[in-house]
Amino acid sequence: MPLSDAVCATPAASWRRYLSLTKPRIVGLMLFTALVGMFLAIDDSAMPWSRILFGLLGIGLAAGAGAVINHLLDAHIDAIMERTRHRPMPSGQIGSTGALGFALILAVSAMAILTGLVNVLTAALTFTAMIGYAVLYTAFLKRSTPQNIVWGGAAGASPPLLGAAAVTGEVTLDALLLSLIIFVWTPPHFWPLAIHRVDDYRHAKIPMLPVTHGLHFTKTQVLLYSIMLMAVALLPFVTRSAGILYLLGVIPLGLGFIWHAWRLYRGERDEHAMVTFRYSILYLFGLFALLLADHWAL
Ligand code: HEM
Ligand SMILES: CC(C)=CCC/C(C)=C/CC/C(C)=C/COP(=O)(O)OP(=O)(O)O
Repeated sequence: MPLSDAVCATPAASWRRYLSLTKPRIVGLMLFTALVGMFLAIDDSAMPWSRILFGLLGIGLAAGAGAVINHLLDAHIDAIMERTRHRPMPSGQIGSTGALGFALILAVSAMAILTGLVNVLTAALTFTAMIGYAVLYTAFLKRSTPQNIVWGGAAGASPPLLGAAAVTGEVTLDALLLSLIIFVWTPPHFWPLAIHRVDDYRHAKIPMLPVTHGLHFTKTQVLLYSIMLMAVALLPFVTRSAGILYLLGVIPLGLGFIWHAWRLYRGERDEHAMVTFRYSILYLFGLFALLLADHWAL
């Protein structure tokens, strides 16, 4: 670590480093999907604002805690990979004690808020998702199987379910459908990035699909998942939890994903991988924005 960094970090710079451990942009999109899960689960005439606000706060803090633990457990792996070696832990800007303390503060606050101000069901489900990501995915699946992100994706897919549970006190079928969409979206979201960063993962000895099964096989999987995603994304319309506006938007959005996956599949080289990765984020944001627009337009 450069000495100047250790000694001279201003409180604002230090705070920003801690914030970056929580993966704020990823958690931000998760909270948007939780919010949509909430709005779709309730009758608009009776907005439970307190459960909405405290639900989002609790889910956000728990997801942030999971991300901090992920940084803590992965610091030695992150140090090997080009994409992650500048992160605060591998670069020595934040130590294990600081990260552990920060994760504990976030996790305990999350559980106190959810148990005390939302409901026990949401607290229990959120706790399961946090442990699923921070421990099950990070410490075990990520290091042992190329299907790591398929099963690890269940934690990241949970926010709509958690959001609906926060406002209704129940696990609803409609919310499960929204989580299913994110579950199917996760592999074609992540594998293009893994293709682009295959050397990183190989050096770090992480068995991501392109490392274990090669680029062609992974591209085929991305294409197949993008087709499956198209079908699963139609389900909210089929079950009548979303209307025609959603349908008209989600079809071009899904065709766009298939188009990018097809171009990645056909490409001789992998320059289309990061385009597909970036599109996946736009896709998920667009799909949930459409659900909301459709809900309010009715
Ligand atoms: C197991 C499941 C997932 C895996 C393995 C995964 C993996 C990744 C990776 C490796 C990155 C690059 C991060 C970086 O360069 O720092 C990323 C970025 C991103 N992911 Fe995921 N992701 C998953 C689930 C999700 C979910 C569920 C969401 C949202 C609902 C999400 C939203 C995002 C966003 C918004 C970015 C861009 C972040 C930025 O630009 O800083 N991801 N993901
Ligand atoms: C309570 C709740 C909703 C929990 C969800 C927690 C959460 C933040 C999940 C995100 C999934 C994700 C970004 C995985 C990437 O980790 P990675 O280690 O493969 O990626 P990296 O190499 O960029 O660190």
